[in-house]
Amino acid sequence: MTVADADEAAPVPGAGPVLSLGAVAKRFPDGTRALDPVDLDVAAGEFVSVVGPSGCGKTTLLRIAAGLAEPSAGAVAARADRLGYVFQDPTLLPWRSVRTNVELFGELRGVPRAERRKRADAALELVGLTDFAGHRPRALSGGMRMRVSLARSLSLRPELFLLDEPFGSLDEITRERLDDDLLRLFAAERFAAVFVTHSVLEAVYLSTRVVVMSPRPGRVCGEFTVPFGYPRTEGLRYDPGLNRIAADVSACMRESAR
Ligand SMILES: Nc1ncnc2c1ncn2[C@@H]1O[C@H](COP(=O)(O)OP(=O)(O)OP(=O)(O)O)[C@@H](O)[C@H]1O
Repeated sequence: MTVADADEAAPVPGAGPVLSLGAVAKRFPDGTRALDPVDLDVAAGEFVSVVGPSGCGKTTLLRIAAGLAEPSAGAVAARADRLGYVFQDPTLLPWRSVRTNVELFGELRGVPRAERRKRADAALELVGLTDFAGHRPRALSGGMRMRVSLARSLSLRPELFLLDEPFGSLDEITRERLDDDLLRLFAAERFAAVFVTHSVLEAVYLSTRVVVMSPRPGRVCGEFTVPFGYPRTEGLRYDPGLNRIAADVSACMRESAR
């Protein structure tokens, strides 16, 4: 089952990028220069990861892409009516059930109740939490809460999915499991994705392209195409070709930090 209905307007391949950042820069009112001009285009069906040292402006870039923050200079164009944003923390409402947490965004957008529930149940099925729909968040593990957060954004049927280091606080096994879940969701829904992470291997494993940012003020200092198709499965983590790309990405990050 997918969350998206066939009759919904999907991004048309070849009709230009879903997200286009042109010379986007950010200086905060206190004078902090977070971003030097950054150009980034993301096409339909692309999964782009952004890696870079702490404080280089990755979250700032994502917030600008989502329209949650204004750039000081440059232009942002998002050709996506439906945008999903997953934060570093799951940010669930503790008094609501898993299902009604997933329904929240639809509720805020005025989606009728029956439709909301249908979408929430489809999203919960996709993330493997159907049996927990009636539970409160406190009864779930950290990884399960993050899955609820993913489902909440998926229920909006995002054409553009922005994820800010969603699995950073989880243990390695849980993170790997959620990476595989995310790959499955990407294969099923084919949204355009921008994924911020500190893990180079995670970035390469998930993405069609990895963008490396310099230390603050962040700018793009390297881009790497990952020439592996989807679906991707666990074994690819140990593929020498994939690990060579990861080594090149790490070298680029080290070089830019000198
Ligand atoms: N509202 C703000 N006012 C002033 N400075 C800010 C503000 N928000 C962020 N910054 C600064 O901008 C820089 C970039 O922050 P940002 O959170 O985008 O970095 P990041 O790459 O996502 O970091 P991390 O990887 O640690 O999450 C940092 O130096 C941060 O302190």
